[in-house]
Amino acid sequence: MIIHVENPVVEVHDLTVSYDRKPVLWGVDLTLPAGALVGVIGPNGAGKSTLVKAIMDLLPTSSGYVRIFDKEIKEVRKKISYVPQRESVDWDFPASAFDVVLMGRYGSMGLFKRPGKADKEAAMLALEKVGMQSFANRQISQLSGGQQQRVFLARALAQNADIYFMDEPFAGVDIATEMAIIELLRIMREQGKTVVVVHHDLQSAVEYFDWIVLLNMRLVASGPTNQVLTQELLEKTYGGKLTVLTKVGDLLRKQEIPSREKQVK
Ligand SMILES: Nc1ncnc2c1ncn2[C@@H]1O[C@H](COP(=O)(O)OP(=O)(O)OP(=O)(O)O)[C@@H](O)[C@H]1O
Repeated sequence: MIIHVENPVVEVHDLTVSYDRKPVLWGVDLTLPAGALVGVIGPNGAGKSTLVKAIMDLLPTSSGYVRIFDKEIKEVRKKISYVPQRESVDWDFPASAFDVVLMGRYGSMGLFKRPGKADKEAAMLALEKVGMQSFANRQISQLSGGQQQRVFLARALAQNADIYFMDEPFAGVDIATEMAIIELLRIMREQGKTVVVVHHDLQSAVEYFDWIVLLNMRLVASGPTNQVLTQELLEKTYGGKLTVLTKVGDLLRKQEIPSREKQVK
């Protein structure tokens, strides 16, 4: 079940990505609506991170193309923010939390410019939004995993993009941090931003996302959450690991998920 939207913010056409000539994503074709929280869901090795990196043009593709705001990514890079997996970053790099967040401003500063007062204020405000202002001068190597994740999020906020791609932002954070992050993502949605999140947990996906992309090397489904998270489509994606699927089915049946379709423009 693949639902396409009119005036999508992200369009992926027949995208195939290979590592060492071995395809890990096959012929993915999808469109994403503006102003939605989108979850990219699938089992380990399904190609979720690969999809996000390929959309960001961080990987060579074997075929297909991507358009964002109906443009090539290099034309709209400033409008896009990418938060990679926390583990993929060298946290020993000598920088303070504030420095890292300030780096989020570089795209809007222009070449050879030094950060000005407005950039520094934006960086501090972003740290405040994630509750990390008191850690501004702390070296990033001396932060906990959850605090590092918050700093990363602050850097993305400081960038003030229109579309955010986040690879597993909830990995290794406690429930309070997860709630704080999801609250921020909802505020971003209210501001009309689109946030695409690679996510593992099916049960919270029901609650968090308006739109779900189900992936397992091929695109299984893309559409509004309550149409995509069906027993049949989940089995197709996960190959029938029934305990988790039944729990999600129960949640859906109990209507614990508010329909957010109407919020999707
Ligand atoms: N740099 C690489 N070189 C070779 N193979 C890779 C590389 N990165 C990923 N792969 C392979 O591509 C496939 C998809 O990986 P990817 O990281 O996109 O999956 P994922 O759905 O994000 O997985 P997870 O949920 O485990 O993070 C996997 O089989 C993985 O082993």
